[in-house]
Amino acid sequence: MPLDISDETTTHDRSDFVVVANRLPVDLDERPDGSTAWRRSPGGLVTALEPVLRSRNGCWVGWPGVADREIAPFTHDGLRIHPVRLGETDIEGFYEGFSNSTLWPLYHDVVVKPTFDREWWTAYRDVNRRYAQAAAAAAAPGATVWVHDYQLQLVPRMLRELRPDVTIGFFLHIPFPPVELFAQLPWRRSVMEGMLGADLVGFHLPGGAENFVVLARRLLELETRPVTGGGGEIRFDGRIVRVGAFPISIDSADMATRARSESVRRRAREIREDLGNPEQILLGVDRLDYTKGIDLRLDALGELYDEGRLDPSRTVMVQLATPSREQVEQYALMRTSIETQVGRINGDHGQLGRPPVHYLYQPVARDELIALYVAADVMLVTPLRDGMNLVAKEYVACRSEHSGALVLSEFTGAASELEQAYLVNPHDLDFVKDTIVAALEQSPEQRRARMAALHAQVMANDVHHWARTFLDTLAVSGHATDEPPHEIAMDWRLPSTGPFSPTVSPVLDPAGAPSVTP
Ligand SMILES: Nc1ncnc2c1ncn2[C@@H]1O[C@H](COP(=O)(O)OP(=O)(O)O)[C@@H](O)[C@H]1O
Ligand SMILES: O=P(O)(O)OC[C@H]1O[C@H](O[C@H]2O[C@H](CO)[C@@H](O)[C@H](O)[C@H]2O)[C@H](O)[C@@H](O)[C@@H]1O
Repeated sequence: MPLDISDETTTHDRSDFVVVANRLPVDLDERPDGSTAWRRSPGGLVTALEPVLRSRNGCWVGWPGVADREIAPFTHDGLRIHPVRLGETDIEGFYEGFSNSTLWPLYHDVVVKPTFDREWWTAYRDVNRRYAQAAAAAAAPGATVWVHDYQLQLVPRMLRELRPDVTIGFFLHIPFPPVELFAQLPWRRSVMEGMLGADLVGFHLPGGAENFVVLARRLLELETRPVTGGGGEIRFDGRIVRVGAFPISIDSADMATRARSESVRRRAREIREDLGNPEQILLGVDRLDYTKGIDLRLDALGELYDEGRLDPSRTVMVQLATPSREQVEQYALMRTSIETQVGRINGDHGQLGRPPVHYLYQPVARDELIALYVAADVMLVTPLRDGMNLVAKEYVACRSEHSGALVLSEFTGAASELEQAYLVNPHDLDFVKDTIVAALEQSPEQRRARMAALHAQVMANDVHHWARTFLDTLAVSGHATDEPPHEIAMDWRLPSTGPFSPTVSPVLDPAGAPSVTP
């Protein structure tokens, strides 16, 4: 039943632009002494959306990261925040259970086996309803509400029932799987219908958008049609739902400016000294997640040291891992196994005070992270599957002087755009090893040519461009089926391929002209 929004006493608190995501941009940190503080939430969704919300003066509906806290709407660092309360059992069933032990592995190519649990599904539905109600309460009449990610796929339809007056966008930040995988989900129809409550459904890559349209046609037997410029349209419930690809990005200019600052440059030099002035520094930065391929890159590094192809006194690695989803068993197992790998490499190849792998299991401050990007000679991004991977783009944005090299998995969304990276299949260990060596040994001309192309790509396609493109498309989406569907040419250079690199890797010659090497 539609919500009555005529209450004059509350309408002044409502926003014309509402972001709804599982997490708020800040988590409540409850310290052992009983004091509390807000700190930045983990993950790329927050990295991307925080500057967008700031520039559009909207409000953010989400969970403060702790159980059972009833927190009234407030403003933090200029952002308007509407917290949603989750209890311990909600967190178990909705967040750790259905979101991160069912959907996350299913959508990431079943890298680990998804669990299908009927109680988790009930929790997912109930919590989605709570988010829909919170969004309905936060939105001004006729507002634009932008719902995010796999945790909230039922919200668009639930919100439309409560607030038929608002325009609803939905964006999925992780890969949307092919029919054969999605069809395993016992609640597949409800999930599809939930997302179809939006006026525009967005994915990082055209492949995800295509999978969604194919499912709408084959599973729900809906009428669909392709649209000029990519994506498609689906007739559902007396409306036309638009579907498209919008590769997310970062606040590139902000990142580049911070990377050029004297304080960050100084800190980068200190980091190199702290590491014992090695000739070359390899860097990995990830949430500790089994999709990120941290174990694979450590395998590659360990073998390169074992075989004497890399010298541990001259080439060291820094691996930052942000704690993530620690209550989920697979994450705890992964942590133990990565820490065992790091211990073995350091045990075999370290000297007193000189471990070849420097591993931190903690979030670091933004400027410290940027100093690490500036210090690193080669960035290793090797996920088995990743929706986008903003770390790759952050590293590239920090290389204004066109130094450094990016080794990047073909199975990231970022690989579709960052074609001049050293693209690798992370399952092919020998190729990963050869590519790390090639990236370390590249000529200065090669390095400059590749990084110049990558840097230009990331600077030209920033997160504000992403948000503008999505929201402009949303503004002309959503119309009744008796109207002729709009033909919209999207203002975005859509990658022509999926996340896979060609069988040969494109390389720029020293003069900058593209060539192809086997
Ligand atoms: N140890 C860390 N300390 C601080 N920030 C981190 C750390 N590890 C990752 N990040 C940040 O988290 C974000 C990760 O985003 P992304 O690569 O898209 O992957 P995901 O969202 O799956 O974690 C980036 O903005 C990155 O800078
Ligand atoms: O909220 P958490 O459970 O701690 O997880 C953190 C976030 O991880 C995922 O990030 C994804 O979004 C990025 C930006 O689009 C993308 O680059 C990356 O490939 C994705 O994995 C998750 O999708 C978010 O909802 C989480 O907040």
